[in-house]
Amino acid sequence: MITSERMAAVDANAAALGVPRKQLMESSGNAVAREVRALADPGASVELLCGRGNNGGDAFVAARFLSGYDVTVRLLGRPESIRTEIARENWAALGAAEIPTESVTDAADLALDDPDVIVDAMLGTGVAGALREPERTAARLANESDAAVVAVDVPSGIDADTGGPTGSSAGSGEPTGSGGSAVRVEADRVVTFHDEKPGLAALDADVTVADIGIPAAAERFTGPGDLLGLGRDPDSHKGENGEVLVIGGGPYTGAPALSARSALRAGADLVRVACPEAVAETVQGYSADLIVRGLSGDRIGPEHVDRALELAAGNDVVVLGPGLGDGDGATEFAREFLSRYAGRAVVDADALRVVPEVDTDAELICTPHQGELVGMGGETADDPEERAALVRSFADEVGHTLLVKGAVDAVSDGDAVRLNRTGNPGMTVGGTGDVLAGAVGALAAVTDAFHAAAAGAYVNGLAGDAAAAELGNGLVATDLIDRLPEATRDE
Ligand SMILES: NC(=O)C1=CN([C@@H]2O[C@H](COP(=O)(O)OP(=O)(O)OC[C@H]3O[C@@H](n4cnc5c(N)ncnc54)[C@H](O)[C@@H]3O)[C@@H](O)[C@H]2O)[C@H](O)CC1
Ligand SMILES: [K+]
Repeated sequence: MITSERMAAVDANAAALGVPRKQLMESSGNAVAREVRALADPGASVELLCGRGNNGGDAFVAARFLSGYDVTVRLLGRPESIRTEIARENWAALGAAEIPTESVTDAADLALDDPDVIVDAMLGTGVAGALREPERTAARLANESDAAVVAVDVPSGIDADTGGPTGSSAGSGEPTGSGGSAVRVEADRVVTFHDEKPGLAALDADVTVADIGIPAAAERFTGPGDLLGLGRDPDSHKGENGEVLVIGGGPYTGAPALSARSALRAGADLVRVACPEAVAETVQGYSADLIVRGLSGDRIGPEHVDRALELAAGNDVVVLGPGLGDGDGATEFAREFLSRYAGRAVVDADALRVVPEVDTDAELICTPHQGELVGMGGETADDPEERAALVRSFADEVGHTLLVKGAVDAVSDGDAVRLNRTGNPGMTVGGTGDVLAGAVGALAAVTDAFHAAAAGAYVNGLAGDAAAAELGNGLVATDLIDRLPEATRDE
Protein backbone atom coordinates (compact mmCIF):
# COMPACT_ATOMS: atom_id res chain seq x y z
CA MET A 1 0.00 0.00 0.00
CA ILE A 2 1.21 3.48 -0.77
CA THR A 3 -0.41 6.84 -0.10
CA SER A 4 -0.50 9.62 -2.70
CA GLU A 5 1.93 11.67 -0.64
CA ARG A 6 4.47 8.85 -0.38
CA MET A 7 3.96 8.06 -4.07
CA ALA A 8 4.98 11.63 -4.95
CA ALA A 9 8.09 11.25 -2.77
CA VAL A 10 9.04 7.93 -4.33
CA ASP A 11 8.49 9.39 -7.78
CA ALA A 12 10.96 12.20 -7.01
CA ASN A 13 13.42 9.69 -5.55
CA ALA A 14 13.15 7.60 -8.72
CA ALA A 15 13.96 10.65 -10.83
CA ALA A 16 17.05 11.26 -8.68
CA LEU A 17 18.05 7.64 -9.33
CA GLY A 18 17.94 8.27 -13.08
CA VAL A 19 14.41 7.11 -13.82
CA PRO A 20 12.54 10.28 -14.78
CA ARG A 21 8.78 10.65 -14.86
CA LYS A 22 8.62 10.54 -18.63
CA GLN A 23 9.96 7.02 -18.48
CA LEU A 24 7.42 6.11 -15.79
CA MET A 25 4.61 7.56 -17.92
CA GLU A 26 5.74 5.40 -20.83
CA SER A 27 5.46 2.29 -18.64
CA SER A 28 2.12 3.45 -17.21
CA GLY A 29 0.65 3.98 -20.67
CA ASN A 30 1.94 0.62 -21.79
CA ALA A 31 0.32 -1.07 -18.79
CA VAL A 32 -3.02 0.61 -19.57
CA ALA A 33 -2.83 -0.61 -23.17
CA ARG A 34 -2.12 -4.15 -21.96
CA GLU A 35 -5.28 -4.04 -19.84
CA VAL A 36 -7.32 -2.89 -22.86
CA ARG A 37 -5.90 -5.71 -24.98
CA ALA A 38 -6.90 -8.22 -22.32
CA LEU A 39 -10.48 -6.90 -22.50
CA ALA A 40 -11.07 -6.51 -26.24
CA ASP A 41 -9.62 -7.84 -29.48
CA PRO A 42 -7.96 -5.66 -32.10
CA GLY A 43 -10.50 -3.75 -34.12
CA ALA A 44 -12.55 -2.89 -31.04
CA SER A 45 -13.37 0.77 -30.44
CA VAL A 46 -11.59 2.41 -27.52
CA GLU A 47 -12.55 5.83 -26.19
CA LEU A 48 -9.82 7.44 -24.09
CA LEU A 49 -11.19 10.25 -21.89
CA CYS A 50 -8.16 12.33 -20.97
CA GLY A 51 -7.64 15.08 -18.43
CA ARG A 52 -5.03 17.81 -18.61
CA GLY A 53 -2.64 16.36 -16.06
CA ASN A 54 -0.32 13.37 -16.09
CA ASN A 55 -3.23 10.97 -15.71
CA GLY A 56 -4.31 12.10 -19.17
CA GLY A 57 -0.69 11.82 -20.27
CA ASP A 58 -0.72 8.12 -19.40
CA ALA A 59 -3.60 7.66 -21.85
CA PHE A 60 -1.81 9.58 -24.62
CA VAL A 61 0.94 6.99 -24.29
CA ALA A 62 -1.57 4.11 -24.12
CA ALA A 63 -3.09 5.23 -27.43
CA ARG A 64 0.31 4.78 -29.08
CA PHE A 65 0.46 1.22 -27.77
CA LEU A 66 -2.97 0.38 -29.18
CA SER A 67 -2.29 0.11 -32.88
CA GLY A 68 -4.87 -2.16 -34.45
CA TYR A 69 -7.66 -0.70 -32.30
CA ASP A 70 -10.16 1.96 -33.32
CA VAL A 71 -8.88 4.58 -30.90
CA THR A 72 -10.33 8.01 -30.05
CA VAL A 73 -8.23 10.21 -27.79
CA ARG A 74 -10.57 12.82 -26.31
CA LEU A 75 -8.91 15.62 -24.39
CA LEU A 76 -11.15 17.42 -21.90
CA GLY A 77 -9.83 20.92 -22.39
CA ARG A 78 -7.78 22.78 -24.94
CA PRO A 79 -4.40 21.32 -25.93
CA GLU A 80 -2.72 24.55 -24.70
CA SER A 81 -4.12 23.86 -21.24
CA ILE A 82 -2.28 20.54 -20.82
CA ARG A 83 -0.50 21.15 -17.59
CA THR A 84 2.73 19.23 -17.65
CA GLU A 85 5.55 19.19 -20.15
CA ILE A 86 5.67 15.41 -20.44
CA ALA A 87 1.93 15.15 -21.05
CA ARG A 88 2.28 17.89 -23.70
CA GLU A 89 5.11 15.98 -25.36
CA ASN A 90 3.06 12.82 -25.46
CA TRP A 91 0.08 14.74 -26.84
CA ALA A 92 2.29 16.14 -29.61
CA ALA A 93 3.54 12.63 -30.36
CA LEU A 94 -0.05 11.59 -31.12
CA GLY A 95 -0.41 14.27 -33.76
CA ALA A 96 2.91 13.37 -35.33
CA ALA A 97 1.88 9.72 -35.43
CA GLU A 98 -1.51 10.62 -36.98
CA ILE A 99 -3.44 9.06 -34.12
CA PRO A 100 -6.84 10.80 -34.09
CA THR A 101 -7.42 13.25 -31.26
CA GLU A 102 -10.31 15.52 -30.30
CA SER A 103 -10.51 18.23 -27.72
CA VAL A 104 -13.72 19.17 -25.92
CA THR A 105 -14.11 22.14 -23.63
CA ASP A 106 -17.88 22.30 -23.29
CA ALA A 107 -19.76 19.50 -21.54
CA ALA A 108 -22.68 20.05 -23.94
CA ASP A 109 -20.49 18.91 -26.85
CA LEU A 110 -19.67 15.60 -25.21
CA ALA A 111 -21.08 12.41 -26.74
CA LEU A 112 -19.64 8.89 -26.82
CA ASP A 113 -20.16 6.69 -29.90
CA ASP A 114 -20.99 3.52 -28.06
CA PRO A 115 -17.37 2.33 -27.66
CA ASP A 116 -16.38 -1.18 -26.57
CA VAL A 117 -13.91 0.11 -24.01
CA ILE A 118 -13.65 3.44 -22.20
CA VAL A 119 -10.36 4.44 -20.63
CA ASP A 120 -10.88 6.88 -17.77
CA ALA A 121 -7.75 9.02 -17.67
CA MET A 122 -9.40 12.23 -16.53
CA LEU A 123 -8.03 12.56 -13.03
CA GLY A 124 -5.53 10.63 -10.99
CA THR A 125 -3.80 11.59 -7.79
CA GLY A 126 -3.58 15.29 -8.68
CA VAL A 127 -7.28 15.94 -8.25
CA ALA A 128 -8.53 18.71 -5.96
CA GLY A 129 -12.18 18.89 -4.96
CA ALA A 130 -15.24 17.30 -6.50
CA LEU A 131 -15.29 16.71 -10.27
CA ARG A 132 -15.85 19.85 -12.30
CA GLU A 133 -17.15 20.17 -15.85
CA PRO A 134 -16.60 18.76 -18.38
CA GLU A 135 -15.16 15.85 -16.36
CA ARG A 136 -18.40 15.52 -14.43
CA THR A 137 -20.51 14.98 -17.55
CA ALA A 138 -17.89 12.69 -19.07
CA ALA A 139 -17.99 10.54 -15.92
CA ARG A 140 -21.80 10.34 -16.14
CA LEU A 141 -21.64 9.30 -19.80
CA ALA A 142 -19.02 6.65 -19.02
CA ASN A 143 -21.18 5.27 -16.22
CA GLU A 144 -24.27 5.17 -18.45
CA SER A 145 -22.53 3.43 -21.34
CA ASP A 146 -22.35 -0.33 -21.86
CA ALA A 147 -18.61 -0.18 -22.42
CA ALA A 148 -16.08 -1.82 -20.14
CA VAL A 149 -14.50 1.03 -18.17
CA VAL A 150 -10.79 0.89 -17.37
CA ALA A 151 -9.61 3.55 -14.93
CA VAL A 152 -6.05 4.81 -15.07
CA ASP A 153 -4.42 4.77 -11.61
CA VAL A 154 -7.67 5.58 -9.78
CA PRO A 155 -11.27 6.07 -10.98
CA SER A 156 -11.79 9.79 -11.57
CA GLY A 157 -13.61 11.36 -8.64
CA ILE A 158 -12.25 8.83 -6.14
CA ASP A 159 -9.67 9.78 -3.54
CA ALA A 160 -6.89 7.17 -3.82
CA ASP A 161 -6.12 7.42 -0.12
CA THR A 162 -9.63 7.05 1.28
CA GLY A 163 -11.77 5.48 -1.42
CA GLY A 164 -14.32 8.25 -0.84
CA PRO A 165 -15.20 11.02 -3.29
CA THR A 166 -12.50 13.59 -3.94
CA GLY A 167 -12.88 16.82 -2.05
CA SER A 168 -14.62 15.32 0.97
CA SER A 169 -12.41 15.22 4.01
CA ALA A 170 -14.52 12.44 5.49
CA GLY A 171 -13.74 10.16 2.55
CA SER A 172 -16.69 8.06 3.51
CA GLY A 173 -18.40 7.77 0.16
CA GLU A 174 -20.94 10.39 1.22
CA PRO A 175 -21.90 13.22 -1.13
CA THR A 176 -19.68 16.31 -1.01
CA GLY A 177 -20.55 19.57 0.71
CA SER A 178 -21.96 21.69 -2.11
CA GLY A 179 -25.32 19.96 -2.14
CA GLY A 180 -25.02 17.87 -5.31
CA SER A 181 -24.09 14.24 -4.99
CA ALA A 182 -20.48 13.45 -5.87
CA VAL A 183 -20.02 12.04 -9.35
CA ARG A 184 -17.30 9.48 -9.82
CA VAL A 185 -16.38 7.02 -12.51
CA GLU A 186 -17.68 3.54 -11.77
CA ALA A 187 -14.82 1.56 -13.23
CA ASP A 188 -14.88 -2.16 -14.00
CA ARG A 189 -11.13 -2.29 -13.84
CA VAL A 190 -8.40 -0.11 -12.39
CA VAL A 191 -4.78 -0.20 -13.53
CA THR A 192 -2.93 1.40 -10.66
CA PHE A 193 0.77 2.11 -10.68
CA HIS A 194 3.65 0.77 -8.60
CA ASP A 195 1.68 -0.37 -5.54
CA GLU A 196 -1.84 -0.75 -4.21
CA LYS A 197 -3.56 2.41 -3.02
CA PRO A 198 -5.45 2.37 0.29
CA GLY A 199 -8.66 3.67 -1.27
CA LEU A 200 -9.00 1.09 -4.04
CA ALA A 201 -9.58 -2.09 -2.06
CA ALA A 202 -13.16 -1.28 -1.14
CA LEU A 203 -14.21 -0.40 -4.71
CA ASP A 204 -16.31 -2.72 -6.79
CA ALA A 205 -13.60 -3.06 -9.47
CA ASP A 206 -10.79 -5.42 -10.44
CA VAL A 207 -7.54 -3.75 -9.51
CA THR A 208 -4.28 -4.52 -11.32
CA VAL A 209 -1.04 -3.15 -9.94
CA ALA A 210 1.36 -2.37 -12.77
CA ASP A 211 5.10 -2.29 -12.21
CA ILE A 212 6.18 0.89 -13.96
CA GLY A 213 9.88 0.52 -13.29
CA ILE A 214 10.23 2.53 -10.09
CA PRO A 215 13.33 0.92 -8.57
CA ALA A 216 12.93 -0.56 -5.09
CA ALA A 217 15.76 1.76 -4.05
CA ALA A 218 13.44 4.76 -4.54
CA GLU A 219 11.46 3.53 -1.55
CA ARG A 220 14.24 1.84 0.37
CA PHE A 221 16.60 4.82 0.45
CA THR A 222 16.00 8.43 1.35
CA GLY A 223 16.12 10.92 -1.48
CA PRO A 224 14.94 14.38 -2.45
CA GLY A 225 11.35 13.13 -2.35
CA ASP A 226 11.65 12.73 1.41
CA LEU A 227 11.84 16.53 1.66
CA LEU A 228 8.62 17.23 -0.24
CA GLY A 229 6.10 19.09 1.84
CA LEU A 230 8.58 20.08 4.53
CA GLY A 231 9.07 23.57 3.13
CA ARG A 232 7.63 26.62 4.82
CA ASP A 233 4.07 27.68 4.26
CA PRO A 234 4.45 31.21 2.86
CA ASP A 235 1.68 32.47 5.16
CA SER A 236 3.12 31.09 8.39
CA HIS A 237 3.97 33.15 11.47
CA LYS A 238 6.91 33.02 13.84
CA GLY A 239 6.84 29.81 15.82
CA GLU A 240 4.63 27.92 13.38
CA ASN A 241 7.65 26.29 11.75
CA GLY A 242 8.84 24.76 14.95
CA GLU A 243 10.05 25.58 18.43
CA VAL A 244 12.77 23.36 19.76
CA LEU A 245 14.32 23.07 23.22
CA VAL A 246 17.80 21.57 23.46
CA ILE A 247 18.61 20.21 26.92
CA GLY A 248 22.25 19.46 27.49
CA GLY A 249 25.65 20.87 28.27
CA GLY A 250 27.70 20.77 31.43
CA PRO A 251 30.90 18.89 30.79
CA TYR A 252 30.66 19.99 27.15
CA THR A 253 29.47 23.36 25.90
CA GLY A 254 29.85 23.06 22.15
CA ALA A 255 27.46 20.14 21.71
CA PRO A 256 24.22 21.87 22.78
CA ALA A 257 25.16 24.95 20.77
CA LEU A 258 25.78 22.84 17.67
CA SER A 259 22.42 21.07 18.01
CA ALA A 260 20.62 24.33 18.57
CA ARG A 261 22.21 26.15 15.65
CA SER A 262 21.58 23.11 13.47
CA ALA A 263 17.88 23.16 14.41
CA LEU A 264 17.71 26.81 13.36
CA ARG A 265 19.43 26.14 10.05
CA ALA A 266 17.19 23.13 9.39
CA GLY A 267 14.19 25.42 9.57
CA ALA A 268 13.02 25.80 13.19
CA ASP A 269 11.72 29.27 14.08
CA LEU A 270 12.79 29.40 17.72
CA VAL A 271 15.42 27.35 19.46
CA ARG A 272 16.08 27.44 23.17
CA VAL A 273 18.88 25.80 25.10
CA ALA A 274 18.51 24.68 28.71
CA CYS A 275 22.00 24.14 30.14
CA PRO A 276 23.77 24.56 33.49
CA GLU A 277 24.13 28.20 34.57
CA ALA A 278 27.88 27.74 34.85
CA VAL A 279 28.17 27.22 31.11
CA ALA A 280 25.25 29.36 29.93
CA GLU A 281 27.44 32.29 28.98
CA THR A 282 29.79 30.09 27.01
CA VAL A 283 26.89 28.46 25.15
CA GLN A 284 25.35 31.87 24.43
CA GLY A 285 28.76 33.02 23.22
CA TYR A 286 28.58 30.59 20.31
CA SER A 287 25.64 32.39 18.80
CA ALA A 288 23.39 35.36 19.39
CA ASP A 289 20.58 33.44 17.65
CA LEU A 290 20.12 31.13 20.63
CA ILE A 291 17.84 31.69 23.59
CA VAL A 292 19.73 30.27 26.56
CA ARG A 293 18.08 29.32 29.87
CA GLY A 294 20.36 28.54 32.81
CA LEU A 295 19.73 25.68 35.24
CA SER A 296 21.43 26.16 38.64
CA GLY A 297 24.94 24.79 39.11
CA ASP A 298 27.49 23.32 36.73
CA ARG A 299 25.81 20.01 35.83
CA ILE A 300 22.26 19.06 34.96
CA GLY A 301 20.75 16.79 37.59
CA PRO A 302 17.43 15.44 38.88
CA GLU A 303 16.78 18.71 40.76
CA HIS A 304 16.24 20.38 37.36
CA VAL A 305 13.47 18.13 36.09
CA ASP A 306 10.59 20.41 37.13
CA ARG A 307 12.16 23.43 35.47
CA ALA A 308 13.08 21.47 32.35
CA LEU A 309 9.50 20.18 32.00
CA GLU A 310 8.23 23.73 32.39
CA LEU A 311 10.55 24.94 29.64
CA ALA A 312 9.73 21.96 27.42
CA ALA A 313 6.00 22.66 27.60
CA GLY A 314 6.24 25.63 25.25
CA ASN A 315 8.11 23.74 22.53
CA ASP A 316 7.18 21.27 19.82
CA VAL A 317 10.23 19.09 20.31
CA VAL A 318 12.96 18.54 22.89
CA VAL A 319 16.47 17.49 21.90
CA LEU A 320 17.82 15.70 24.97
CA GLY A 321 21.43 14.77 25.53
CA PRO A 322 23.98 16.87 23.64
CA GLY A 323 26.93 17.54 25.96
CA LEU A 324 25.00 16.25 28.99
CA GLY A 325 27.81 13.93 30.05
CA ASP A 326 27.60 10.53 31.68
CA GLY A 327 27.61 11.59 35.34
CA ASP A 328 25.09 9.92 37.65
CA GLY A 329 23.11 13.13 38.12
CA ALA A 330 22.78 13.68 34.37
CA THR A 331 21.65 10.09 33.83
CA GLU A 332 19.16 10.39 36.66
CA PHE A 333 17.90 13.63 35.13
CA ALA A 334 17.39 12.01 31.73
CA ARG A 335 15.52 9.09 33.27
CA GLU A 336 13.22 11.22 35.38
CA PHE A 337 12.65 13.81 32.69
CA LEU A 338 11.57 11.19 30.16
CA SER A 339 9.36 9.41 32.68
CA ARG A 340 7.40 12.64 33.18
CA TYR A 341 7.54 14.12 29.66
CA ALA A 342 4.80 13.24 27.20
CA GLY A 343 5.80 15.20 24.11
CA ARG A 344 8.15 14.45 21.27
CA ALA A 345 11.91 14.25 21.83
CA VAL A 346 15.10 13.48 19.99
CA VAL A 347 17.37 11.57 22.35
CA ASP A 348 21.10 11.54 21.70
CA ALA A 349 24.47 10.84 23.30
CA ASP A 350 24.55 10.03 27.02
CA ALA A 351 20.78 10.27 27.38
CA LEU A 352 20.33 7.24 25.11
CA ARG A 353 21.24 4.64 27.72
CA VAL A 354 18.13 5.34 29.82
CA VAL A 355 15.69 4.79 26.95
CA PRO A 356 15.27 0.98 27.08
CA GLU A 357 14.41 0.98 30.79
CA VAL A 358 12.37 4.18 31.08
CA ASP A 359 8.59 4.13 31.24
CA THR A 360 7.54 7.17 29.22
CA ASP A 361 4.55 8.57 27.36
CA ALA A 362 6.90 10.60 25.17
CA GLU A 363 7.43 9.84 21.51
CA LEU A 364 11.17 9.43 21.07
CA ILE A 365 13.54 9.53 18.13
CA CYS A 366 16.79 7.96 19.31
CA THR A 367 19.94 8.73 17.34
CA PRO A 368 22.63 6.24 18.44
CA HIS A 369 25.73 5.25 16.52
CA GLN A 370 26.46 1.52 16.43
CA GLY A 371 28.30 1.59 19.77
CA GLU A 372 25.51 3.48 21.51
CA LEU A 373 22.97 1.09 19.99
CA VAL A 374 24.80 -1.84 21.53
CA GLY A 375 24.98 0.11 24.80
CA MET A 376 21.18 0.36 24.68
CA GLY A 377 20.93 -3.41 24.33
CA GLY A 378 20.45 -3.46 20.57
CA GLU A 379 22.32 -5.64 18.10
CA THR A 380 24.19 -4.70 14.99
CA ALA A 381 25.58 -6.59 11.98
CA ASP A 382 28.04 -5.98 9.16
CA ASP A 383 25.57 -6.62 6.36
CA PRO A 384 23.45 -3.46 5.82
CA GLU A 385 20.22 -5.37 5.17
CA GLU A 386 20.69 -7.50 8.23
CA ARG A 387 21.52 -4.40 10.25
CA ALA A 388 18.34 -2.73 9.01
CA ALA A 389 16.26 -5.73 10.10
CA LEU A 390 17.86 -5.60 13.54
CA VAL A 391 17.16 -1.87 13.84
CA ARG A 392 13.55 -2.51 12.94
CA SER A 393 13.06 -5.19 15.56
CA PHE A 394 14.85 -3.16 18.23
CA ALA A 395 12.73 -0.08 17.42
CA ASP A 396 9.69 -2.29 17.80
CA GLU A 397 11.01 -3.59 21.12
CA VAL A 398 11.71 -0.15 22.62
CA GLY A 399 8.58 1.34 21.05
CA HIS A 400 10.36 4.38 19.61
CA THR A 401 11.87 5.54 16.33
CA LEU A 402 15.54 4.71 15.88
CA LEU A 403 18.01 6.45 13.61
CA VAL A 404 21.16 4.35 13.80
CA LYS A 405 24.11 6.22 12.37
CA GLY A 406 26.70 4.55 10.19
CA ALA A 407 28.17 4.64 6.69
CA VAL A 408 24.58 3.82 5.75
CA ASP A 409 22.12 5.10 8.35
CA ALA A 410 19.15 2.90 9.21
CA VAL A 411 15.86 4.45 10.33
CA SER A 412 12.88 2.52 11.66
CA ASP A 413 9.80 3.09 13.74
CA GLY A 414 9.47 -0.64 14.32
CA ASP A 415 7.41 -0.98 11.17
CA ALA A 416 8.80 0.93 8.18
CA VAL A 417 12.54 0.93 7.48
CA ARG A 418 14.48 3.49 5.48
CA LEU A 419 18.18 3.62 4.71
CA ASN A 420 20.22 6.74 4.10
CA ARG A 421 23.28 6.78 1.89
CA THR A 422 24.22 10.47 2.04
CA GLY A 423 27.29 11.40 4.07
CA ASN A 424 30.98 10.61 3.88
CA PRO A 425 33.94 9.52 6.01
CA GLY A 426 34.92 13.17 6.62
CA MET A 427 31.90 13.38 8.91
CA THR A 428 33.44 11.16 11.56
CA VAL A 429 34.78 14.41 13.06
CA GLY A 430 33.34 15.47 16.46
CA GLY A 431 30.03 17.32 16.60
CA THR A 432 28.33 15.99 13.47
CA GLY A 433 26.07 13.85 15.66
CA ASP A 434 24.97 16.97 17.54
CA VAL A 435 24.20 18.62 14.20
CA LEU A 436 22.13 15.62 13.15
CA ALA A 437 20.15 15.60 16.42
CA GLY A 438 19.34 19.30 15.99
CA ALA A 439 18.26 18.89 12.38
CA VAL A 440 16.02 15.94 13.26
CA GLY A 441 14.58 18.02 16.10
CA ALA A 442 13.66 20.84 13.75
CA LEU A 443 12.03 18.46 11.28
CA ALA A 444 10.18 16.59 14.03
CA ALA A 445 8.43 19.88 14.79
CA VAL A 446 6.79 19.86 11.36
CA THR A 447 6.34 16.20 10.44
CA ASP A 448 5.99 12.75 11.99
CA ALA A 449 8.86 11.10 13.87
CA PHE A 450 9.81 8.54 11.22
CA HIS A 451 9.73 11.06 8.38
CA ALA A 452 11.73 13.56 10.47
CA ALA A 453 14.40 10.96 11.25
CA ALA A 454 14.72 9.85 7.63
CA ALA A 455 14.73 13.38 6.23
CA GLY A 456 17.12 14.54 8.96
CA ALA A 457 19.62 11.80 8.15
CA TYR A 458 19.34 12.69 4.47
CA VAL A 459 19.90 16.45 4.84
CA ASN A 460 22.67 16.03 7.40
CA GLY A 461 24.54 13.73 5.02
CA LEU A 462 23.85 16.00 2.08
CA ALA A 463 25.24 18.99 4.01
CA GLY A 464 28.25 16.84 4.88
CA ASP A 465 28.75 15.89 1.24
CA ALA A 466 28.60 19.54 0.19
CA ALA A 467 31.14 20.41 2.90
CA ALA A 468 33.42 17.54 1.88
CA ALA A 469 33.28 18.62 -1.77
CA GLU A 470 34.84 21.92 -0.73
CA LEU A 471 36.89 21.02 2.31
CA GLY A 472 37.64 17.32 2.00
CA ASN A 473 38.50 15.66 5.28
CA GLY A 474 39.16 19.08 6.80
CA LEU A 475 35.46 19.65 7.32
CA VAL A 476 34.14 20.46 10.81
CA ALA A 477 30.66 20.20 12.28
CA THR A 478 29.87 23.90 11.83
CA ASP A 479 30.50 23.50 8.08
CA LEU A 480 27.52 21.17 7.99
CA ILE A 481 25.33 23.67 9.80
CA ASP A 482 26.16 26.34 7.21
CA ARG A 483 25.09 24.00 4.43
CA LEU A 484 21.85 22.76 5.98
CA PRO A 485 19.62 25.46 4.48
CA GLU A 486 20.63 24.46 0.95
CA ALA A 487 20.36 20.75 1.81
CA THR A 488 16.83 21.11 3.19
CA ARG A 489 15.41 22.98 0.19
CA ASP A 490 12.60 20.91 -1.25
CA GLU A 491 12.97 21.92 -4.88
N1 LIG B 1 4.82 8.18 -9.93
C1 LIG B 1 3.68 8.65 -10.22
O1 LIG B 1 2.97 9.10 -9.35
C2 LIG B 1 3.25 8.61 -11.60
C3 LIG B 1 2.03 9.14 -11.93
N2 LIG B 1 1.55 9.13 -13.16
C4 LIG B 1 0.22 9.57 -13.40
O2 LIG B 1 0.08 10.90 -13.01
C5 LIG B 1 -1.12 11.05 -12.29
C6 LIG B 1 -1.08 12.29 -11.45
O3 LIG B 1 -0.86 13.36 -12.33
P1 LIG B 1 -1.06 14.91 -11.96
O4 LIG B 1 -0.64 15.67 -13.15
O5 LIG B 1 -0.41 15.17 -10.69
O6 LIG B 1 -2.61 15.04 -11.71
P2 LIG B 1 -3.92 14.55 -12.47
O7 LIG B 1 -3.62 14.08 -13.82
O8 LIG B 1 -4.59 13.60 -11.56
O9 LIG B 1 -4.85 15.85 -12.58
C7 LIG B 1 -4.41 17.13 -12.38
C8 LIG B 1 -5.20 18.15 -13.21
O10 LIG B 1 -6.56 17.91 -13.27
C9 LIG B 1 -7.30 19.13 -13.11
N3 LIG B 1 -8.20 19.01 -11.95
C10 LIG B 1 -7.86 18.95 -10.67
N4 LIG B 1 -8.94 18.79 -9.90
C11 LIG B 1 -10.01 18.74 -10.74
C12 LIG B 1 -11.40 18.58 -10.54
N5 LIG B 1 -11.93 18.45 -9.32
N6 LIG B 1 -12.22 18.55 -11.61
C13 LIG B 1 -11.70 18.69 -12.84
N7 LIG B 1 -10.38 18.86 -13.10
C14 LIG B 1 -9.55 18.88 -12.05
C15 LIG B 1 -6.31 20.21 -12.96
O11 LIG B 1 -6.11 20.81 -14.22
C16 LIG B 1 -5.07 19.48 -12.55
O12 LIG B 1 -3.90 20.06 -12.99
C17 LIG B 1 -1.25 9.75 -11.56
O13 LIG B 1 -2.54 9.53 -11.09
C18 LIG B 1 -0.81 8.78 -12.63
O14 LIG B 1 -1.89 8.48 -13.48
C19 LIG B 1 2.46 8.74 -14.22
O15 LIG B 1 2.28 9.10 -15.44
C20 LIG B 1 3.51 7.79 -13.89
C21 LIG B 1 4.17 8.05 -12.62
K1 LIG C 1 -8.39 8.17 -13.71
